Order: sequence, then C-alpha cells, then structure tokens
Amino acid sequence: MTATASELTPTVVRVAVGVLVNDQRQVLIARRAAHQHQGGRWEFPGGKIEGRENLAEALTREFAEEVGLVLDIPADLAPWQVIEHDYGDKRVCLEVAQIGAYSGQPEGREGQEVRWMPVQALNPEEFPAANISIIEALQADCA
Ligand SMILES: Nc1nc2c([nH]c(=O)n2[C@H]2C[C@H](O)[C@@H](COP(=O)(O)OP(=O)(O)OP(=O)(O)O)O2)c(=O)[nH]1
Ligand SMILES: [Mg+2]
Repeated sequence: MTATASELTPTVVRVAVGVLVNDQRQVLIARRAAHQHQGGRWEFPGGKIEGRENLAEALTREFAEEVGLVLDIPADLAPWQVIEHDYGDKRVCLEVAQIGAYSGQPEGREGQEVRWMPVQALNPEEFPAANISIIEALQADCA
C-alpha cells in the first residue's frame, strides 16, 4: 500500500523565538512550565506561529502574552537563524530573531520565572537541545 503524505511527513511545528539582549549583554530567558514540552528548561520567549501570522506578528503576540513587552520590530522581520530539530516526540522548526527594541518591564505573565541572564553565563544544558546553535552564536557575538 502507498503511504500518504501525512504518514511520510510528520508535522513540523513552526515556532517563533525572540532573542532580546540588553545593553549589559544580558539576554531575556524564561523557565518552561513543568507540564509543557521540554518542561523545566529555560527558553527564549516565543511560541507557535499561528494561522497566517508572519514572524513579527507571532513574536509581537507571544512577547505580549508571555512577558508583557511591546516589541518595536519591522513587520518584515527576517529570521537570524532557522533551526529544525526532532525531539522524537515532536518536530519543531524554530525561526529565531533578534529583537532590536522594545518597551515595558519583563514579567512572567503565565506565572513562569523570567530573568535577564549574562550571555556568557548561558548553559546550553539547561535549554532545549535545539537551542545550542543560538547560544553558541550569541556567546561568540558577545565575546
Ligand atoms: N519559546 C521557545 N520554544 C522553544 C525554544 N526551544 C525549543 O526547542 N522550543 C520548542 C519547545 C516547544 O516544543 C516549542 C514552543 O512551543 P510552545 O508550546 O511553548 O508554544 P506556545 O508558547 O504557543 O505555548 P502553548 O500556548 O501551546 O502552551 O518550541 C525556545 O528557546 N523558546
Ligand atoms: Mg511559548
């Protein structure tokens, strides 16, 4: 029997991820809730790209919902990195963007821990495995 396209191509979840570095070379991170996929690990704020959203729209919505920040980013923001990763239980494609400007004070709007972490202190082992190339690039940039 011939396999259907959906059997051959497991769903890849598109995720918008925002990397926000302040002028003290600290990056905004949040702790994923225990019940979530990759629960307990630190992440860069973001989430699933919904419907017809583009990257800027998804990041704007997620940063408002999750950390209460208003982003000042171009509507046609292009990803800095695109990372496909297969966790075994879930396949993701992270569209990672650097956030140039924002307003507001970050707070965990969903009860999660949120903090500014010095870029050089980021430990890849505390993040989802897909994040390694993000952390390596940030640490090289800020070295
Ligand atoms: N936000 C974010 N997600 C990441 C990172 N690294 C990484 O592998 N992921 C994965 C974990 C999840 O499988 C997926 C993000 O999905 P999510 O469940 O947080 O999406 P969401 O914010 O829309 O949350 P929800 O409403 O569905 O709970 O991407 C990261 O640095 N930030
Ligand atoms: Mg999220």
